[in-house]
Amino acid sequence: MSESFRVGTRGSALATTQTGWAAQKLAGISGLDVETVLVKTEGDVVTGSLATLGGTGVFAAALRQHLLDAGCDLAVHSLKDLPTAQPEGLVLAAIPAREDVRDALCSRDSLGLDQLPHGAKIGTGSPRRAAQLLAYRSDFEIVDIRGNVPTRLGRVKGVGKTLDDGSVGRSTQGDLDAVILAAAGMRRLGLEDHITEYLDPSIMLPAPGQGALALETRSAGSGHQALDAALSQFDDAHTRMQVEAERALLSTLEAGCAAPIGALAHIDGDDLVLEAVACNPDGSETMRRSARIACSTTDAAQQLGRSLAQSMIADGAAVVAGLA
Ligand SMILES: NCc1[nH]cc(CCC(=O)O)c1CC(=O)O
Repeated sequence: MSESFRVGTRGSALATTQTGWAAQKLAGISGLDVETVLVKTEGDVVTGSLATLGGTGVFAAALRQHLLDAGCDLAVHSLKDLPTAQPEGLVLAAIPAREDVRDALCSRDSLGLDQLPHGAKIGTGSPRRAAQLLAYRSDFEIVDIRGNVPTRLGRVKGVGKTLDDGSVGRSTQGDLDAVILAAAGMRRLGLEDHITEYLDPSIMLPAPGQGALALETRSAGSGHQALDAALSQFDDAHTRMQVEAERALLSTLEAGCAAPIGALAHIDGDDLVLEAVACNPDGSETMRRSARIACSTTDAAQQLGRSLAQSMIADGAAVVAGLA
């Protein structure tokens, strides 16, 4: 039998789909076989202290503990779910080219954001999405929802419903007019047909790191030379610059992943441009700023994120976002 590497994944449809995608790419580049290790979330697998893994990110924590314990060689995360502080002993060995960064509206009767009736009920558990929606249309009623992507879709009539075979059909009932989900997750799950409108970043800035995957190994490497080489080949320099800027902004604002902060960097010619928004949770106040630097190193990208955050803090961003 040929050499194989072990990739750890959580059990959700999104996690297994994106882990499978990344692992197959890496297998193709490295010539190694893949073994998938299912890591149950939170309490049922973690024996060590979650606190040692840093802050929020309880979902990532179980997978990370497994990686540290050498129960697998590689973990695949959604970057936006990772706390900004990198745990000791682990590195983000590759950040592949990013998927669609935008948030997506999934609404009944294919209604666009501007066509939704007065007082429409919109489901999201994200303060960032809620605040930006309310800043755009203060008449919306935001409904706090939880659960995985198919579950959320199923709350909208005529949109998503998980069928017995695990596929997603169209629900005949629903208590919400629309939900907001990341376009990236929808596309990875093959659910883009359920998207009614891609929300323009001028209305809704995504979460820092949205749409990007983070492929993590132990700092000493995965234990497979061919996999380590494949990971560095799979890393995308532009995506890394963008997400470094976004995450440096977030960490400087001392905001956890649940804070109403949006950030999106893009490359414009020779420049790296970072746009950011801090909102108060009810959307009544928003502070939106942007900055740019000549595109050079990831250090410069981080500096861009930090300096934009500092100027926002100087203008009262922490107060706006309820962080102070
Ligand atoms: N917090 C859950 C989560 N983490 C990553 C994604 C989507 C994929 C991505 O942004 O890379 C989602 C679902 C969502 O926000 O709709």
